[in-house]
Formats: sequence, structure tokens, C-alpha cells
Amino acid sequence: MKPHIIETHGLSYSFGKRQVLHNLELRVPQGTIFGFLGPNGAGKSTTIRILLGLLPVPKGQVMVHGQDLKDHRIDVLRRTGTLIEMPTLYRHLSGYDNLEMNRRMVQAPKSRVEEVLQIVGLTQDAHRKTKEYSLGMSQRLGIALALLSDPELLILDEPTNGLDPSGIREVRELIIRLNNEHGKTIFLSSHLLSEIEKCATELAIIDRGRTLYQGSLQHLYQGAFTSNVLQLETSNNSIAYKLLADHQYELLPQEADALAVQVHDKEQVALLNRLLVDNGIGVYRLSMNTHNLEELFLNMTKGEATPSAVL
Ligand SMILES: Nc1ncnc2c1ncn2[C@@H]1O[C@H](COP(=O)(O)OP(=O)(O)OP(=O)(O)O)[C@@H](O)[C@H]1O
Repeated sequence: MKPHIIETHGLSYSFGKRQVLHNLELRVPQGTIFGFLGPNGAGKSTTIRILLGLLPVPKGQVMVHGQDLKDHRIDVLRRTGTLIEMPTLYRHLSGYDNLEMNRRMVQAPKSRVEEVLQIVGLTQDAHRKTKEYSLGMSQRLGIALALLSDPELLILDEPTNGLDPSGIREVRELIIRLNNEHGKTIFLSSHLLSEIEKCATELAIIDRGRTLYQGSLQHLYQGAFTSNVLQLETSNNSIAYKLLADHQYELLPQEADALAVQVHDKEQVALLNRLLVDNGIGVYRLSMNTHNLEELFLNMTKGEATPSAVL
């Protein structure tokens, strides 16, 4: 099993009397793109501010890079790059000069500026003033700034917010490249579920400060499969109904000219098909609606999650 680059234990947080995080148990495996999803007000930014040492940890423990944030804040931050929404840039300066100013602050070698420009694909535009940059280019420069100290972990809070489709694609492709080619672990908070779906392999879904799901995207889909209903049309639905009922399939109220059966995994679909065919029943249609992450997320945050989907 991969070590966890971020681990929280019983993390709770209150603003005054208002508790906004309730015993969060995050486990972010090293080397992943980890999606951190939640509707507005779920507690994503609060969690990120805690991970970056910007808010105290009043209750619980936060381990980053295997170190307790409370005792090793400076070292943890040195090894962590961040971009919170839009980067703060000097708009009258070039991308290169913005990087150079920050390079001195983090005491990275001079050659690092060219390296990060290349990584984010801004070498050609390095000497243009950043006020001429598109939003996507500005975001990539923001990521370049976060990369100056060559951190193992990048924490990106809504990095595609406000970008047009091509800007979103640029940033997404960069995130994937940073993970695949440069080995960075990326903790990516976003409300754009379709974005998370396109690049994350692991994720946590939170709502009202509580974890609804944590694990792999694949497992989430398998969890969703448990609530799936298979629809089928056969050459003789009444005989098929009886046969399936005799074999303990969970039949749901019949629809017009189709049967509806609750299934729990793909193998069950194959077995059911074979059972019908072996008994001389023609199978004309087998169909299932699989959810995308957007639907799952909406169901979960409406409180309709299947308990089996929550690890
Ligand atoms: N400084 C603050 N004082 C009081 N309450 C706050 C403060 N900051 C955030 N909150 C509250 O804490 C809860 C979590 O907010 P947070 O910003 O962490 O959520 P979020 O998931 O990042 O939402 P969004 O996607 O809208 O940014 C919300 O109910 C918010 O109103």
C-alpha cells in the first residue's frame, strides 16, 4: 500500500460556536491526483487552510509528509506547493520576473525558473507582461510559482475556477503531466465534478464537514453499481419473471414490456443472461443506467448515498 502524504485524524474545526468540520479522516495516498469534492460550504477551503497551517488545529491531528503539522509546520510547508484559486501576480512584470522574485524568496537555484517555465509550457511567453496573459496562462504561471521549491505535494484549490474551456483543458493537462511525468502528488479541490472525474484516481467527497466517501474512483463506481437496476426484454417476460424469481433475483415492479431486476455486480448480469438463454428464453435487450460522478455526487450530498459506498 502507498504511504499517505496527508493524513488527518479526528479533525474537527469550529468558527466560534459553529462546528464546520466533524472528525475528518482524510487519507491521501502518495503519487495520486486526489480529488477533494464538496458542495459550497462543505468545508473544503477550511480543510485546505488547516493543511497549510493557516488555521490552528484545535482538535485532531494533521500529518503531512509523515510529520505532525503542529510540530513541523515550516518543513511541511517547504515541501508543499499551493495555489489557492487565482495566483497573486505582479501584472506589470513578465512571467519570468514574477518567477525570479519568488525564486529568491524560496532560495531555489537560478536554473529553476527556466525549468518550471518549461514544465508549465510558458517558455515562449516568459518575457511577456503577465497582464497580457490569458486566465489559463496566469493559472499555469501560478502553478509554476508553486513548483519553484520542487515540492512533492501540490495543494490546488479550485484551480480551474473562472477559466474558459480551453483554459480548463490546459490546466487539467498540466495537472496530469505533473503527476505522470514529475511524480507530484496533487490534492485538487474542485466543485467541477467532471474535471475531477477526468483526472483524479482517488477522491474524498465531503458535505457539511463530514466525509461521505473516500477511496478510489473505481470503487465509487462499483459502489454505485449496487444500486443499479437492470432492464430486460425477453421473448416471454412472464416465464422469465417466474424463472428469475425462483432463482432469488430481486425483481422490481414490472414496467410496460420490460422486466426490472436489482443487480449488484456485472457477473450477476452475465449469469442472469445465461439462465434465461439456457431455459429457451430469447433475450432481446439488457440495459443498465450507470451513473456518472456528477449524479453520484448529487445523490450523496442530498443524503441518498448507499451506505456501502462510504468506506
Ligand atoms: N471566517 C469564517 N468565519 C465563520 N464561518 C466561516 C468562515 N469561513 C468559512 N466559514 C463557514 O464554514 C463553512 C465551510 O466553509 P468553507 O469555505 O470551508 O467551505 P467550502 O467547501 O470551501 O465552500 P466553497 O466551495 O463555497 O468555497 C461554511 O459554512 C462557511 O460559511
